[in-house]
Amino acid sequence: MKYGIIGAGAMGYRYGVMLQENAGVEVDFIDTWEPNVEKVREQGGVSVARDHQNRRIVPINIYYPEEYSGHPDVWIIFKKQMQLAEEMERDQAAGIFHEDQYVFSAMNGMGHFEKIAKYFPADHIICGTAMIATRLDGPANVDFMGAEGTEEMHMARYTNEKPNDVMEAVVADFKQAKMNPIFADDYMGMCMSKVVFNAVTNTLCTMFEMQMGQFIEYEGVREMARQLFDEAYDACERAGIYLIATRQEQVDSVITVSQEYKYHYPSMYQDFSKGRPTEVDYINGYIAKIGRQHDYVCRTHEFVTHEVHMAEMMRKYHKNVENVADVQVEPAKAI
Ligand SMILES: NC(=O)C1=CN([C@@H]2O[C@H](COP(=O)(O)OP(=O)(O)OC[C@H]3O[C@@H](n4cnc5c(N)ncnc54)[C@H](OP(=O)(O)O)[C@@H]3O)[C@@H](O)[C@H]2O)C=CC1
Ligand SMILES: CC(C)(CO)C(=O)C(=O)O
Repeated sequence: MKYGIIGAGAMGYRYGVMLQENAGVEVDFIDTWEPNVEKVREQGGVSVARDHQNRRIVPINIYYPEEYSGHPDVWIIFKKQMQLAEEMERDQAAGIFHEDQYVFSAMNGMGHFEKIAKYFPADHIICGTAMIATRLDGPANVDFMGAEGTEEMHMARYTNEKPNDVMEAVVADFKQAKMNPIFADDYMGMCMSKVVFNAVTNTLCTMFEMQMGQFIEYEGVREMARQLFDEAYDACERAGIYLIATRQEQVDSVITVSQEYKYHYPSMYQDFSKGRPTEVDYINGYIAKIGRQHDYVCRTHEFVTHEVHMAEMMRKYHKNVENVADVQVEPAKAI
């Protein structure tokens, strides 16, 4: 199978490079972030390290959508939730989508499959989740976190049908690429299992500017996680969504995954620290929305969503400041 990666960022590079190198399949990358595309062209590829070691240049094919005339069998989409609608519109206008193509995405949060479904038939959409940590430290500069073999991901069809030949072929390529795919039969339960995980790790690590290893140093972490999971599970159950892991397994995996990726700042922090908006509305905010729709108020998730937005707002006061306590500023306006 030939793959086209839409979004040559942290995860796009992770999937594309591992498919290209380990599965030996053809991969093209599409990106709209100019410094990234230009840097790949200037240095002859993307600079890749694993856990800060063995940094090397991996030659890749990269294109702006308007330049692209290739025809991959499967698109792999990894954009931030906030960027997706605009990206799909630009790709469609550039004429790069074709009727026979399939599409896979393992973005965090929820809302992306509905956007993708505007351009692809439901039975050509493969949903995924990725418990795989990757840092984009700058244009064309990526760091695969975790030892080789620790990658873990899930896949299900958007229609919840059994895998067909195309999906079997994608699963085989992902296995060969060492992404360790596991098949699930209900996409919503599978995706929400990852959303509720990110609603704990990404959100708390971001607010407190922590690596995952620092996060689990706090003795109350299991209790905090349990409170957020309980609320999320209660909301999902009222909505008829059944997750693929139990509440206790989720609490345990917060600890084990954070041990594995102890130096990783979750992807939400990578946006936060660079002054960009975060995906919190698609993670904790999405859980809270499901709750409200089913007459259940997720008080902690609603509060935490506000807290992340408040932390985003506060970044303007902290910019280039060594000691936050020294800052003297007038609030923008009294409320
Ligand atoms: N990273 C991870 O470990 C994981 C991420 N995910 C999910 O995958 C999806 C894609 O995420 P991910 O691959 O992390 O995101 P990306 O690495 O693609 O996000 C980077 C985007 O941010 C913008 N950007 C601007 N300046 C910089 C800079 N200096 N450094 C880095 N980025 C910059 C660029 O877009 P622009 O110029 O348009 O602003 C770029 O395309 C998300 O839904 C995420 O939650 C899922 C599992 C793990
Ligand atoms: C790696 C992981 C699982 C950490 O929560 C993630 O999804 C992210 O960084 O966004």
